[in-house]
This record gives sequence, structure tokens and C-alpha cells, in this order.
Amino acid sequence: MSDLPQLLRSLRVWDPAVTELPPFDPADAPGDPLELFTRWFAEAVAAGEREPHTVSLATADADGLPDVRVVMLHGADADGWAFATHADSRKGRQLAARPQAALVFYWPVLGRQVRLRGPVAVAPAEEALADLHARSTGALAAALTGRQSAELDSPEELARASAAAWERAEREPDAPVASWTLYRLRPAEVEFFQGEARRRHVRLAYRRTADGGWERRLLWP
Ligand SMILES: Cc1cc2nc3c(=O)[nH]c(=O)nc-3n(C[C@H](O)[C@H](O)[C@H](O)COP(=O)(O)O)c2cc1C
Repeated sequence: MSDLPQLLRSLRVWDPAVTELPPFDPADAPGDPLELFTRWFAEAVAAGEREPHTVSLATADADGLPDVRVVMLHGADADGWAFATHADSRKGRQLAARPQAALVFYWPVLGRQVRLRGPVAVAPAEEALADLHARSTGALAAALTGRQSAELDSPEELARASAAAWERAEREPDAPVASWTLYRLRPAEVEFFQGEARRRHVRLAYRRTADGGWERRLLWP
């Protein structure tokens, strides 16, 4: 059995063999965090970040108990950061009860983290379907399988439902999925973190102002 404490102590973040920490001068940052996010996302892709479009989505249930899981980013524009899931999943029910969430991206090849918080809105159903149908057959099959987060009686039950869903997704590439929902988190706050070798990490926080603009401030690391 491995010694977890020893294993943990043996690990480092930002190993120079894989990580390059670029300088980040917040004075050069754009006024809109969407622009900086778009730039950092492209740089993460160019730097070889694996799956930079996966993001941790935090929600809270009706009692305020936090929850978190990974989802895919489906887009980011002036309307918000988009992700998709089933409205009747655990997260979907949490979002119905408390339509607010947080997202965090971590791109270790550049030592960067981006955090967002804000209200979450449901996109029109046609948009959710168009988004789903533009994706892979596997994505449609997974959505058609449905019952996400419900208790599964047996692996065989999943195998049967999934096989039927794949068969339908291949036969009917524009099959509707009533529960499939596109959500948009419209951030009230966006924070960019750039790691620095001497631990003088740069944290640039944007906060939306009442007039819809953004104010910026630096945070201690
Ligand atoms: C890399 C990765 C990407 C995922 N993308 C999604 C996604 O876009 N939508 C989704 O509903 N679940 C996605 N999942 C599954 C979720 O993490 C989660 O298991 C599922 O949505 C159920 O969450 P819930 O019980 O909190 O509703 C993804 C999981 C991983 C590991």
C-alpha cells in the first residue's frame, strides 16, 4: 500500500519540466474580463493544456450545502459562461432552488486559475437543443440516456438504456431531449490568478459595477 503522506510530500506544483509561468502585468489587462479569459483560454490551448475546456462547477442545495463537479464549457460571451446538463440532475435541481453558481478553471501548464461567481440563467430550449445537436453522437446518446444522478439499480440497466440511446442518436441525430438545458453563468466577479515562482502570485479581481461596467483590484496571494 502506498504511503499517502509521503506521496503527497513528494509532489510539486509547477514542475519546470511541464510548467512555464509567464509574467502577467495586470496594468496591461483589458477592461473586460471576457477578453482576458478568451486570451488566457487560447494561450492554455497553445501551451498544450489538456482539456482546458473542463471546469469545476460549484452549486449549493436548498439548505446551502455546497456541491461541485466537472462539466464542459460550451461557450463564453457577453451573456455569460455556458454549460449544459439535465434540469432534473442533482445540479439542475440545485440550480432551480438557488440559481447561483461558481466556476473554476485550472490550467497548470501556465500556472493559471480563473474563478467566476454569479447568477445562472436558463437559455431558451431551442438554443440548448441546437447546442446539443452540434455536438457528437456520443454527447447526444449520453443526453438521451437521461436519468442523470438518479440511483442506478444495476450496470446492466445502464447498458440497456445506453445502447438504446446510442441507436436512437445514430438514427435520429436531431432527437429532442426535454431535460437537456443550457445554463449561462453571468459573473458578478471574475478573478485571474497567475502563479509566480517566488510565490508572488498575481491575483486580479474584476467586479461588475451597477452600470454594467467592471472595476478591477489586486488581491494579496
Ligand atoms: C471531464 C468531464 C466532463 C463532464 N462534462 C459534463 C457536462 O458537460 N455536463 C454534465 O451534465 N456532466 C458532465 N460531467 C459529469 C459531471 O461531472 C457529473 O458527474 C454529472 O453531471 C452529475 O452531477 P450532479 O449529480 O451534481 O448533477 C463531466 C465529467 C467529467 C469528468
